[in-house]
Amino acid sequence: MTPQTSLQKDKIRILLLEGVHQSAVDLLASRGYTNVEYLKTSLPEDQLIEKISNVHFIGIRSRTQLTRKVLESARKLVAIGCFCIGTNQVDLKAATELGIAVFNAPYSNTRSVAELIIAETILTLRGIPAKNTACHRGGWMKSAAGAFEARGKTLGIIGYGAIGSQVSVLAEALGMRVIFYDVVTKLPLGNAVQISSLDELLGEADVVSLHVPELPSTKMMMGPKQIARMKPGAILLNASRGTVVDIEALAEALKSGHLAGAAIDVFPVEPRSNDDEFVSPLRGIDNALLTPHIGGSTMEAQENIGIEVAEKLAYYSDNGTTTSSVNFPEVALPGHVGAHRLLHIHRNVPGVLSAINQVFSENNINISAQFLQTNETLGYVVIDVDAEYSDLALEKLKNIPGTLRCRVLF
Ligand SMILES: NC(=O)C1=CN([C@@H]2O[C@H](COP(=O)(O)OP(=O)(O)OC[C@H]3O[C@@H](n4cnc5c(N)ncnc54)[C@H](O)[C@@H]3O)[C@@H](O)[C@H]2O)C=CC1
Ligand SMILES: O=C(O)C(=O)COP(=O)(O)O
Repeated sequence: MTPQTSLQKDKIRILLLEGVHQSAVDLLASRGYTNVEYLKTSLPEDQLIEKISNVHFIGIRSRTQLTRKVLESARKLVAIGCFCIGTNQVDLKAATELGIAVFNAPYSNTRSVAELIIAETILTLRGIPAKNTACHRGGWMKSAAGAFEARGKTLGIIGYGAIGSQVSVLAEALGMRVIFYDVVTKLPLGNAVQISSLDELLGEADVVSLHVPELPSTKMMMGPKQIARMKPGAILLNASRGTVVDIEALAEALKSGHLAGAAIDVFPVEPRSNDDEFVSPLRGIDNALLTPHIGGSTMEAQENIGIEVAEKLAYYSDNGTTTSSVNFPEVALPGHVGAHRLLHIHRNVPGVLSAINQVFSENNINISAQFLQTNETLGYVVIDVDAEYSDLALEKLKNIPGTLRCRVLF
């Protein structure tokens, strides 16, 4: 258990990795948080463990792996900001068990990914990746063979969430027929049709686009069998996560000509920085359009993400609000002018709440406001008290069995 009192803002250390947008630094500064270390790359585990042990907030993108081992060394860490959509790079179970709140930007780069997918649909249907490569080598592949319009073709979307459904709308505007597969029943937008099995979708689609999160159930969901089920001459697009597609099987299917093309933005292993080499079995396959995980990398998306996630971190730090946290019970809190605010994060087991209330009754501490929210594993209680009582209350609260973290905001 890590008891914490609020620090002066310049003592609150923030580590921002992977070149998050300057808008994050500016937003934090505007809220008084200037003790920021900013790195352009992710860090290997040993360096991460060393740095994280000393910081109160960390900001990452998709590359930094916050494993249980790393998080267990993060003794002061209050919250993690994922400046992206995916949170698979964080061991969310460990973060939750350690009482560390995790935030992300669930929609700020949705449009950027969807636009890239539409561009890739058109480019791969026309065989542009191979033609472009040939021109660069002095070749001239002027031919209509294997080049098709998007209009009238069937797009099969796997994962009809924020991105998948946005792709669906844009693809229909191009005159494509849209079918989708999702584990959840979804309201189809436009004339899209939900298909009940992945196999059926794979057998019908001319272009298949993946928009699922990285989960145990999506790992290698496009393996050799699924790729073989795709129509001869079909195209595979993946801007979800590299673990979703068997990359060796994809390389084989492209080389054999079973698939006419692919556009791949995410890879099972990605370089840590722009200075490291990109290694992949897809290198050198001309009909594969390869991009360096830039689906969400537009100026608009990155600027908005910087503001959105930094705002969530600053708000949680200042006020305790957890709205839209991916692992914490969500509480939207009013200000606490004139009172000290105790934040108590505990395992959601019987007896903790009554023990908390006992602290206040036994010590005759008046509660001016109290907020409680729980999820399956965590309880989050926020209690406003007169300033003079907060030290005593913090001392007592942190000793309640089941307590994960407890801090006080002045
Ligand atoms: N290439 C890039 O730069 C970016 C990649 N992404 C990736 O895209 C993913 C999707 O993003 P959103 O659409 O915002 O997520 P979302 O959570 O809104 O949608 C995901 C959808 O996948 C469905 N799903 C989950 N498991 C499934 C399964 N086994 N089979 C079929 N459907 C399944 C869900 O029910 C949901 O509808 C993110 O998790 C992230 O990994 C996101 C942003 C940028
Ligand atoms: O938003 C996501 O999930 C992404 O994959 C984008 O990741 P990035 O911020 O570009 O490392």
